[in-house]
Amino acid sequence: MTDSAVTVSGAVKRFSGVNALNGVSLELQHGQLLGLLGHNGAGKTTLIKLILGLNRPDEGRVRVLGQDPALAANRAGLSIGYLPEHVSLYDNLTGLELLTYFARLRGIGAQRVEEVLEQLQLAHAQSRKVRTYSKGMRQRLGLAQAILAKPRVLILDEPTVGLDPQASTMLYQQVAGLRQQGCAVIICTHELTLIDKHLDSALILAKGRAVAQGSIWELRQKHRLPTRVEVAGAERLAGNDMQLAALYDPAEQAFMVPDGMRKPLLERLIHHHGVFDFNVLPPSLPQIYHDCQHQALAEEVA
Ligand SMILES: Nc1ncnc2c1ncn2[C@@H]1O[C@H](COP(=O)(O)OP(=O)(O)OP(=O)(O)O)[C@@H](O)[C@H]1O
Repeated sequence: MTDSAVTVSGAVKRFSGVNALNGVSLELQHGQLLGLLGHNGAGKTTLIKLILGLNRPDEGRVRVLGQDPALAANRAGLSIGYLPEHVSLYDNLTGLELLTYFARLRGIGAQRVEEVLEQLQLAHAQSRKVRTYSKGMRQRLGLAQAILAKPRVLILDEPTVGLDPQASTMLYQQVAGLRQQGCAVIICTHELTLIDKHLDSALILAKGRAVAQGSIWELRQKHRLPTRVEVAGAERLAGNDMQLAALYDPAEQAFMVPDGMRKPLLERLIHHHGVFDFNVLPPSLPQIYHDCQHQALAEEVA
């Protein structure tokens, strides 16, 4: 028995010669958000299917809430919600009819359907046919069916594709609310700038291998990418100061500061130039992601 919501240890999955997953491990605690990232064909969906119990690993072990999700005896009792990338909804039903249908399949009462419609701000449209829903409303309805049974593990596959910024923000707000109730969430996405500030940890896959794993802080430590420091008149300052010039990147029009040089740079700006107004931008998730993919490619070529 484990306390983690999801544990995957050394999962290997092959499909007729393709190594879709090659020894991937992860551990996700209750209430935490894992970003599952990787290029097309990296193995994300394969990993999701193992966690959902739709496939079994050829090697390794998967546990969800302490149970093997692929065992039929466990599947029904396991509290996993899933929003697939291409959610197919019955367009001719109303939102209320659709959720009621899913609720009945799972033995869930009408009150919970009402509650979820309210929670996802769909109550006003519950009597409209789903085919009249906007993309954002359809996605909220998809999320509604995924959380109907109050899952303890929720998996969302590309939940923000096609959503406007406001709708994406709302989706992450909903996810935050679920996490506060202890729900562990896995979000598979290519929209790195959106998930950046929400995730507790990221798992970056490339060709079936985990090429990076950990919190943003841990990934920053490991990848040692430069911090960007933006200052008004940076070029002029660098032109008058050899020490600053060494850190100035004309292509970026900013100081690109390696690990350990941030403090000396800021001190120099403050004490020698009286500059107090600067923007310090540590490496972002997209930068870390691209660095991982480059490294993986370089290792393959080598
Ligand atoms: N049922 C299958 N039969 C054969 N090959 C498969 C099968 N499922 C996945 N694969 C292969 O395994 C690899 C990983 O696929 P997977 O769908 O997990 O990638 P992904 O990261 O989800 O990609 P995407 O971002 O495009 O959805 C790919 O090379 C894919 O072609």
